Amino acid sequence: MEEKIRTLQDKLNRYNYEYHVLDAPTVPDGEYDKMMNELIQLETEHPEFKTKTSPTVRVGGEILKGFTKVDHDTPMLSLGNAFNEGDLRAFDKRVQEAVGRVEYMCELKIDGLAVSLKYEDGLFVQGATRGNGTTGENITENLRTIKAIPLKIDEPLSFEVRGEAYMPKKSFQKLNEQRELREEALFQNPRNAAAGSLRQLDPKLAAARNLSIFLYSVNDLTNINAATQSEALEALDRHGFKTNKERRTAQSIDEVIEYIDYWTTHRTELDYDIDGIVIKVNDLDHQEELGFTVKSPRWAIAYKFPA
Ligand SMILES: COc1nc2nc(N)nc(N)c2nc1C
Repeated sequence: MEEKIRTLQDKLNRYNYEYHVLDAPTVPDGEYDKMMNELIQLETEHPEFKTKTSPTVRVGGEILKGFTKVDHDTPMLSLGNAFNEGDLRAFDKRVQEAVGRVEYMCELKIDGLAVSLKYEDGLFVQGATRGNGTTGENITENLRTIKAIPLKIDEPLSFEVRGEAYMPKKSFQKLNEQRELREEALFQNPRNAAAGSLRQLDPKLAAARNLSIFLYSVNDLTNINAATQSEALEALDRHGFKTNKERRTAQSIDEVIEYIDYWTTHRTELDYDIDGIVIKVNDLDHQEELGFTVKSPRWAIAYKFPA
């Protein structure tokens, strides 16, 4: 019986990965639902085989009394902002003065909630909000319900990944339609809806909100041995994390500006909100050389779209 349950758990975790990370399901929803119901039934009959990495945790567990606090191993910093071409060229000038010509990595800035995910020996063990940058709230149980977050990864690695949890536009529209029918206050935008969903105490509610996530950094590069942000993101992909595919390297600030111009007009075609573009020096040694100000990396800047 244990074998049957373990096989179902692994299969359904795989199906979640294909559907929510690769956006390429290999089984029809009906078959997935049937297998999930079978697993829920079997785990109810044999609770000794229900583990923290079983896909049945995605439906959410007990209501929490409150959130405990989490001190981040390294501060979750904010990004310096750029609002126009002049700001971008000034950033490029500062970078070049310090480390010479560099390659940039351009990433969409998802309008969601910054979160940190900790893995120990390959298991998802803790998730937290950014909070004040030093201390956040432990929202592990809510994050466990996000199907794009792997509950266990392919190797027994221990590291922390950071990214942006968000609510797809379609889920936001559906949620507000439901709230309208129930004459409840509407969420102003997907960002507030995602933050609201993750910062309430009932994981079953979070599970019902169809949240997703894009990861953009990993803190223990020794496990990942990446030399650039590009390679770090490719390593995240390999380990089963969802990263944003619209990222592009740029050989000059002019190419960065072209990328920004493109997304300024095309962002409405995305099925999630973005509030800007994050530009990073791609080479990690250059990032090291540039370092940080008291609150932001010197090797990155966030171009913000006009509100
Ligand atoms: C290196 O620090 C960061 N990198 C980021 N990257 C993306 N794509 N989006 C963000 N919001 C973001 N935020 C921070 C603080």
